[in-house]
Amino acid sequence: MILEINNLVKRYNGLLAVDNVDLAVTEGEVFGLLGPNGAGKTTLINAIIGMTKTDGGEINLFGKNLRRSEMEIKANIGIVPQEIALYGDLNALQNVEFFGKLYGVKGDLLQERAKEALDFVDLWERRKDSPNKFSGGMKRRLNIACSLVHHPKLIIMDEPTVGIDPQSRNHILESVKKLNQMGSTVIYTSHYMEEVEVLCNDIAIMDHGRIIARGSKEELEEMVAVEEKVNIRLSSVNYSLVENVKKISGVTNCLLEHNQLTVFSRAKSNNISRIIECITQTGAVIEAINMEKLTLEDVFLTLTGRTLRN
Ligand SMILES: Nc1ncnc2c1ncn2[C@@H]1O[C@H](COP(=O)(O)OP(=O)(O)OP(=O)(O)O)[C@@H](O)[C@H]1O
Repeated sequence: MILEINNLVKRYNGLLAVDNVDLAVTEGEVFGLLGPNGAGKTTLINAIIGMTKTDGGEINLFGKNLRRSEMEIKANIGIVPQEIALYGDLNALQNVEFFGKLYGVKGDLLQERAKEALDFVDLWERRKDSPNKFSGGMKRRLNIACSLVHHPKLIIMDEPTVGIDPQSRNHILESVKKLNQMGSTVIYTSHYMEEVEVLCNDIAIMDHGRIIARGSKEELEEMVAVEEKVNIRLSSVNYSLVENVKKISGVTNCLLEHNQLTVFSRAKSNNISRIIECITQTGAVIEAINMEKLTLEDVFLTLTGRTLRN
């Protein structure tokens, strides 16, 4: 495990921002921490990087206790904070070099790493410009370059795509994939479920300071998937059809309204070919089939009773 958290608690006055969180992240993963505004994601991240004093529990990174080995641990983490942290009076290259020096990278190695990091985020050509001249997305990319210059084992990104243009957003998502392919473990927080869906093999859903669900996208969907729904538009309708479809294994209900047939089945019934066969046997022609797939939004809605963006 690259990260292990036990019974972590963080209070702000009376508010439990992190409520007895247990969490373990495996090396080599892109781990997604998904939750709405105020769920406690940033507080948890700040605790992991030693930026906030906690009220209970234990954090181990790279097999070492954060309190006892803080400096050594921090040297192996790259952090892309939610608030952009750059110096406007330094140019892009100098910013990356500044962060490199903070982590003890020096001399020729620093120059080599700074170029590599700026190339990685496609900003080498703009190295002499001040970040004050950059768009929000470019600033964010420069922040990512600053977090990579010391080749950290673990990269933590706290909502890195909030408020930026779609092109920079895609660039950042691609960068996360590339970093992972190159061997880095990434912890990625977001309240955009589409991002977590495409990036992460391992996802935790956080709400009101607690981890309320954990697993792969498929596992999370399975937690709430009791039914699948298929909508089938037909050219003509034979009323015996509904009764025949209801007899198919896995089918829990079948409704016909005008020429629209809606079939509900237990999850993973794999009976779609049987349903199609049954329809075509009655002589009806299928004009369109629409299988409604569950999304992480459905999972979140089922578990918390509200949508992610509320
Ligand atoms: N410095 C602070 N003082 C008091 N309360 C705080 C402080 N920082 C966060 N909180 C509260 O703790 C809770 C968790 O906030 P946190 O910023 O960790 O959530 P989040 O999931 O990161 O939200 P967002 O997606 O908006 O960044 C919220 O209720 C927030 O108001």
